[in-house]
Amino acid sequence: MEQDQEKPANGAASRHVKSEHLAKGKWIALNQITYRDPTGKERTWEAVERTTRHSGDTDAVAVIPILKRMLKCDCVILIKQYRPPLNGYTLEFPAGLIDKDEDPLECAVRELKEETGYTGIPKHISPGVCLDPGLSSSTVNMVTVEIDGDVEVNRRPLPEFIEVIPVRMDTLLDTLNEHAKNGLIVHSMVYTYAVASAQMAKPKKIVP
Ligand SMILES: Nc1ncnc2c1ncn2[C@H]1C[C@H](O)[C@@H](COP(=O)(O)OP(=O)(O)O)O1
Repeated sequence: MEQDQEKPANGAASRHVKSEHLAKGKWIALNQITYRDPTGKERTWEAVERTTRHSGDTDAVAVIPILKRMLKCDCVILIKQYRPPLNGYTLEFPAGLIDKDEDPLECAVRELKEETGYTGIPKHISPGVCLDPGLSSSTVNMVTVEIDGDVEVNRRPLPEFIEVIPVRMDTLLDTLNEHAKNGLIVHSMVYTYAVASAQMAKPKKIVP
């Protein structure tokens, strides 16, 4: 049976024909995909695939960690890390690959703890969402995790070697623009989140 989501508005459908490895490493593979476009013409596409996917259709989780403290402005917890593909430092949500047989919610709590030292409670999970669909099949579950900053376990969080950057929600967009000016590459998820938050805070103004 054909999948509805493959069908464009005019009723024609694209369909997968075959996929071949052009190259395969330990972590990722480069595939050449053959597909048929809605006119019936056969075309090819080069795509990156993670070799580490265990089951289901999701490779990883990305965590939206919200730090809540009494009488303080809410913060979103970001991490700064060196990313070899960019040869640069990025500002991202904590994230990580889902282990074999691991529940995505457990993975989110684990990755948050490992990368930032914070212990939190998951409040929302997205379906598998894509990251860069013209380039790769990689998908993530986005998990919103609330952190109670007033409990003992979260008072002095000990992160791994990654730099943890708490950013006030009410100045998130300005702060990201400042970091970008200073050479950090901001992840598009984080930037989108900041634009949406700013838009909601000032509904009648055009942002930025
Ligand atoms: N393309 C790649 N090349 C080399 N190592 C990779 C890789 N993708 C993942 N890894 C390794 C490095 C990390 O120690 C480990 C976990 O990666 P991860 O869970 O995706 O975390 P992160 O998203 O923070 O990189 O997997």
